Amino acid sequence: MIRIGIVGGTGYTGVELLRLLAAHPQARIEIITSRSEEGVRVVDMYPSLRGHYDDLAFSVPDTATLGQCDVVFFATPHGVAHELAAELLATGTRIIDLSADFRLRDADLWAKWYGQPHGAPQLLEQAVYGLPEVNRDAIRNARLIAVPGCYPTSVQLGLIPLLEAGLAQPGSLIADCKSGVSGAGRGAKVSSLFSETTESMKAYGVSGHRHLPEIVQGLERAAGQQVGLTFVPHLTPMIRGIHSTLYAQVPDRSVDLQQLFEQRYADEPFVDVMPAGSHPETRSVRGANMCRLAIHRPQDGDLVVVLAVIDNLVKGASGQAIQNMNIALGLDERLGLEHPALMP
Ligand SMILES: NC(=O)C1=CN([C@@H]2O[C@H](COP(=O)(O)OP(=O)(O)OC[C@H]3O[C@@H](n4cnc5c(N)ncnc54)[C@H](OP(=O)(O)O)[C@@H]3O)[C@@H](O)[C@H]2O)C=CC1
Ligand SMILES: CC(=O)N[C@@H](CCC(=O)OP(=O)(O)O)C(=O)O
Repeated sequence: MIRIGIVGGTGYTGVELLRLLAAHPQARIEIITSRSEEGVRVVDMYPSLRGHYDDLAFSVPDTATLGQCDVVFFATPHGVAHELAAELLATGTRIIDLSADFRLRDADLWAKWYGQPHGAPQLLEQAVYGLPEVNRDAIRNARLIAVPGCYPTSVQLGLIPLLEAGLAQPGSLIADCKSGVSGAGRGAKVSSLFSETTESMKAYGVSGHRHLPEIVQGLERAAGQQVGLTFVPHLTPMIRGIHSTLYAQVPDRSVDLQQLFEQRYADEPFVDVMPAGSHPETRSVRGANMCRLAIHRPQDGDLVVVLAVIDNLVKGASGQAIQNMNIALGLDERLGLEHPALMP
């Protein structure tokens, strides 16, 4: 059995890790932390988990006990993994970080977008960006994995085939993305209140969202050159889900884009290229570790529209984190992640 620790177990990605790991045949949760809920039983806070973790209680983070785990997930706000990672890695524990602490290769760029100095720049060299569809070889045997952000997962999976093939004009990409409210986390904020988010929708971060440099970093890697991206996130009145509408100029009309995408993701268990003309819905991935894509050429011109949907808490966070764990430990990548989406 894999001995697992979770730092930040009371948040949405933490409880989603618990839900998914309950179906993982080789996972055993040894430690789950919360500073505010110390001593509280997990099933008393989350009755949905009764029968699965009846003996597990929250404890305060402690590197000595976490260091006895094979794998520690960080489901914490930015900066927490910076503080604890070096000590844990020294004990031989693998770290899978759901926060943005190790996603950007450049510590100065991280400091600029996250508004504080990078707390562990010496670890960036060994950190691996955990998008399996582009980085599977590096994830195998990685000891420090940075799980991609939710928007960056959907945007990269939707645009990478066009950029890798050199088909999209790299300077004029657009990502118009909509997220459910759980993307903002479980912490109490006026902007997340029911009465602030229901029956309404808004863009935010238009002049600069912290996922922009992460997405650009991944797209530039795929394109092998600089890219220009306009990224506009929106908050929508649903709990889970991200819907990304991606626009690219593709002047070469001779290429069968449906076939290009199908071939690019033919061996990917968690990317579904839907039939031509499809309109994937966020509910088709709700609760599932899946990204569904559809490719459209709406007019006679150069424009291509790619639609990408994920569940922000699963393929956009905790499911992708478990997918990374499976790959890093040499397990079947699909373990614990094969259940279909919830319907309706
Ligand atoms: N929500 C989403 O859809 C996604 C989230 N992420 C990222 O995953 C991470 C977790 O997100 P989410 O679950 O939404 O966050 P939440 O705000 O819902 O939960 C945060 C958790 O971290 C703990 N925590 C907070 N501060 C500290 C600290 N200083 N030291 C130790 N533990 C701490 C909290 O418990 P306590 O304070 O009791 O210790 C809580 O359990 C974030 O970095 C987020 O950006 C990534 C992709 C998608
Ligand atoms: C709806 C909403 O608020 N979404 C969050 C992004 C989700 C997230 O937590 O991503 P990171 O791990 O990169 O922080 C936001 O825009 O800040």
